[in-house]
Amino acid sequence: MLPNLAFHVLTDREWSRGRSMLEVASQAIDGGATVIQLRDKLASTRTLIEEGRALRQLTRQRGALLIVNDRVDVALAVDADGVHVGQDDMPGDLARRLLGHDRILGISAGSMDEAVAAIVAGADYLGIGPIYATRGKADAGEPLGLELIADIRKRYTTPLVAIGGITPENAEDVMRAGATGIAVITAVVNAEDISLAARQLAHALIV
Ligand SMILES: Cc1ncc(COP(=O)(O)OP(=O)(O)O)c(N)n1
Ligand SMILES: Cc1ncsc1CCOP(=O)(O)O
Ligand SMILES: [Mg+2]
Repeated sequence: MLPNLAFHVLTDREWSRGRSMLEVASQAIDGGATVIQLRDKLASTRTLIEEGRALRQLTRQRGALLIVNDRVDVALAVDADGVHVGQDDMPGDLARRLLGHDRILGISAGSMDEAVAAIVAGADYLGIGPIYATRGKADAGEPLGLELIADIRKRYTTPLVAIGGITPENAEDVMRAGATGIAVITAVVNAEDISLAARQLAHALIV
């Protein structure tokens, strides 16, 4: 089995080929996903909470972690394991204060300065990306490549989760550069066979 933070799958209605969020998450866990991140930019707060409750039940039954994207309030409301915030979301130190120390705080970083600030704010892991060109986030910016991961890894032990354009073909390179794990949308959510796609990624993580 992969370590806890090794393999994040982010939900995305738009890329799911009409399949339900629960079905996508369940098959992703079948294939080896260790974290499901509830990411639904279009949902109302009420819908997010319904999705979060359903995913909470699934992830508990199946031994996966549940992280909520962007929304500390929703993470607390559905008793998620944690929250992921980016540079335009609630500042990391405030998120940490609201979450307490028993839940996981992930913070995005796209530079060494952002990484240091996130670590100081109390991040349990950093989301580093986009590593490669991505279809999953329209405003993700230019690909960073692997250098930032390697540079942060030389200085800090904080777990690093690589995101953006990760596939079974490049996942091994990402891990060798010093990542602790990966996060994906399209490579799993958009796959015809979700559990097979997840299994192929999970396999590439064992380096
Ligand atoms: C694991 C992980 N890393 C990075 C992100 C991106 O967060 P953010 O920059 O806030 O962008 P959105 O996902 O909110 O569009 C993430 N979600 N997860
Ligand atoms: C949410 C996010 N943050 C940086 S890239 C990205 C999207 C990742 O999607 P994909 O795995 O399909 O490239
Ligand atoms: Mg965000």
